[in-house]
Amino acid sequence: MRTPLIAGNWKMYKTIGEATALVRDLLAELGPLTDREAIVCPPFTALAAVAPLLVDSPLGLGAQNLYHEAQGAFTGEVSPVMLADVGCRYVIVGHSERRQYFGESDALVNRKLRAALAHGLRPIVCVGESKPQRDAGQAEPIVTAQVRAALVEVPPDRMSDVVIAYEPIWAIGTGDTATPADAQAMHAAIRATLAELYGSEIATAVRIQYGGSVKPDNIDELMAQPDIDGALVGGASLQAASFLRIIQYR
Ligand SMILES: O=C(CO)COP(=O)(O)O
Repeated sequence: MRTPLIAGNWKMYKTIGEATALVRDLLAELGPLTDREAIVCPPFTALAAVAPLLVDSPLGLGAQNLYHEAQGAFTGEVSPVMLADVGCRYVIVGHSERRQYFGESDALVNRKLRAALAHGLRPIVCVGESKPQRDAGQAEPIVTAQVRAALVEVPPDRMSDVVIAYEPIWAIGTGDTATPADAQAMHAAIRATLAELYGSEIATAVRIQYGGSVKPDNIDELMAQPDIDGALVGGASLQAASFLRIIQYR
């Protein structure tokens, strides 16, 4: 069975002091997690401060981005070796904000995903369509093509470390969540694509998160869908109360 993964993507929010305060507030309320996993993805500058607080805690640590080389003259970039060194287990790859504002192509997303795997990190690879693409009836072919492109040359035996996050761009930060039925339909299409690529056994085991205006008041019905295996949460992960309620979905 798939263990659902709830991840907080803090984006470019939280100083070191704010990040450690939020983690302390989360840990103060969070009991042991048995049937689900939860992680926070602070900005790079807060990772080293947050990491020691999470040791032996129910919360895991992820980063929001990486560069695909282990080291080198790449001013301003952060490598998978450095992320593993600071204590990250997960890393978000190919978020739509990176594709949109920083020009990340499918090919670059694929290189980053493979670099994460090569250094023992679990990539959370984001896919999703824009509003015009959905309105044109192109959502499914676009999203499944992103999945295929992200997984080029990823061997079957590495797929247990890969998480896919379906984040429709029009739902991010807008309060406009996909309906549970629409999200489920896309998750099923993604899983069917995984089955074509890797067979049904592997496809059944891969976790597919939903992201885009996930809130305390919609998490329960999203998580009730058979192919939704967690959430990638932006705004609602920035306050302890709302993120705790999302982690504690029923
Ligand atoms: O982009 C997201 C998570 O990666 C979603 O952001 P919001 O939850 O703020 O819509």
